[in-house]
Amino acid sequence: MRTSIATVSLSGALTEKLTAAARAGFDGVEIFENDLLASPLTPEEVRARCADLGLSIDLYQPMRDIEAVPSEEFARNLRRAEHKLRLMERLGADTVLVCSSVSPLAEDDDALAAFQLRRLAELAEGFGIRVAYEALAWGRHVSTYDHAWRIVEAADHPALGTCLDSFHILARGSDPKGIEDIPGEKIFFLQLADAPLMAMDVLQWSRHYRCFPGQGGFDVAGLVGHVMRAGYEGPLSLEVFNDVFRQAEAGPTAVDALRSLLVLQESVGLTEPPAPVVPTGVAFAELVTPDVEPLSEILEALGFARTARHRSKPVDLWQQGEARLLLNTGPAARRDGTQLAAVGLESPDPAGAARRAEALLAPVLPRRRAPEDAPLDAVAAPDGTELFFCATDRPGLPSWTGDFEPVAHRSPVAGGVHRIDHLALTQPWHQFDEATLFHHSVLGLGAHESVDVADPYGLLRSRAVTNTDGSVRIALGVGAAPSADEGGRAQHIALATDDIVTAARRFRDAGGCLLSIPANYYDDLAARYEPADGELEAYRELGILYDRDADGAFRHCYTETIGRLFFELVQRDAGYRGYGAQNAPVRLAAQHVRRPVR
Ligand SMILES: O=C(O)c1ccc(O)c(O)c1
Ligand SMILES: [Mg+2]
Repeated sequence: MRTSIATVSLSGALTEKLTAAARAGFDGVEIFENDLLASPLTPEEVRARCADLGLSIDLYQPMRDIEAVPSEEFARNLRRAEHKLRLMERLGADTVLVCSSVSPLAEDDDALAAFQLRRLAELAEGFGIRVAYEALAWGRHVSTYDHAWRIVEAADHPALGTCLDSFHILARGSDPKGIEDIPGEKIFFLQLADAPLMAMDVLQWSRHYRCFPGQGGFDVAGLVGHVMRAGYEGPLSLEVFNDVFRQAEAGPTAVDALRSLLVLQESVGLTEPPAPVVPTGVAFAELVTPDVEPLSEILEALGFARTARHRSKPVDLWQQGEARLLLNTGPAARRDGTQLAAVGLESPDPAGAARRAEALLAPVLPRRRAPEDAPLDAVAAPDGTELFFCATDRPGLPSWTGDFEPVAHRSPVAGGVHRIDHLALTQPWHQFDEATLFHHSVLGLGAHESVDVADPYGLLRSRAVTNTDGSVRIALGVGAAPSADEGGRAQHIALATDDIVTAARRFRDAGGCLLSIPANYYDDLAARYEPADGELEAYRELGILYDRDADGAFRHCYTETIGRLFFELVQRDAGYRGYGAQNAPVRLAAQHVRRPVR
């Protein structure tokens, strides 16, 4: 189906919005009146710009407070409408949105509303323009889609139809099934938006918290299914009022927006992009660092051994069990400082995973980073993290391990860490919803509930995306921290151990610094749980935190932060599903203090 986006959904001046929509690949736009009024371009110039960009103008909006008013007022409204219809003629837009009145002058009189909307439609018809009547969820007398449709039906004019907006319908809790009773050709327009489920005033909810389909809690796909069955043939158009997107760059927002429509069309069976290929494990995490010493000291203390070196580049493989870390000291490291730059995901079908990613607008990276490297399929996540789809040491497929030459090393220590439990990837503040949708739709990972945790200087939001057996767990986080080297903005790698007390003690004895946790935390822990003899003392000594859910316990502790990176040691009972969010405020506070235990 044709795709469209309301200019209000994107930041910037009108021309920036149009350019972003066109570059992302939208077919058309809804032009919001304020964007036009604020533009130095004449309506003819806007029309020409859209034509040059290959965009149709699918809707002009909104016309407000038109219907069900006393006749003198309606005469004034018609004059106002005529002015707009002339403007639309110059713009070359053939559909105008009229939203249900919020005016104190409006009367609770459907017959009057129908009569006046018919008069408006007659006027619009003379300009070759159609009127699409939309129920605002907070409309004075008309606030539901079925009510708006009854009025349109009663008005009975070919130039008058209805506009459905998923937000207004789903925020009111209306049953969207009734949409199927509306003849498809009378649905003049379909606006789509999702929103997080919140108990708040519906106008505020709509104007500040809408998001793209798949990013909130509404069943937008279910609603679209009803609209399709009604026989609607117009565009799928996004209309998202959102405080974050208003401030974010228009280009990436437009790509995120179009991705949401691609996924939506797939979920209602309108398109069939390459199927998701769910990753089955973490092959490696690649760290870049300008200064290899401090990081290698930490890795050694954690029990890792440097087992191989890249044939042609300054990249070392450090390994312990199934936990593999690449340490890259190349040019990127000197540019960006110490951070997590890439993740290798074990994939049952690396090429298929890349095709899916490309179809959903993920930037595809060159398959070989150097001519002599094994060809690896890779894409960039929204935050720039490179994702490699790997087939580690599997016959018949290129393996990244072939680029490495073994080096002599001591044998790995027993009882250390054995795999990567999870990766915590901090997202740019304006890309959190985008990141969730990306990891869910592109990688086929399941998104868990979002949790808010208190940071001494703000709030951190975190949302895990995982595969079903938990062999891939990524905790996406967002939050402001006062400086880049503190917990809030750093990424971390959580390493799984079967015995955290031994692993932590050995790390510390080998010279590693563990994050110190205040005594108050342990006093509280003693009151909440019944620790075994000596358990609490060991946790207190080593800065180990404890959490439990119905199915098991979680014990974890943290290393110091280097650049934008730190490590977590994790002992997870098989049933425990979380990430110790309960303890995160204590951890974040401790990271701001940064008093390591030697
Ligand atoms: O918030 C509003 O006023 C508004 C305007 C036009 C729309 O299409 C809409 O859904 C909401
Ligand atoms: Mg709307």
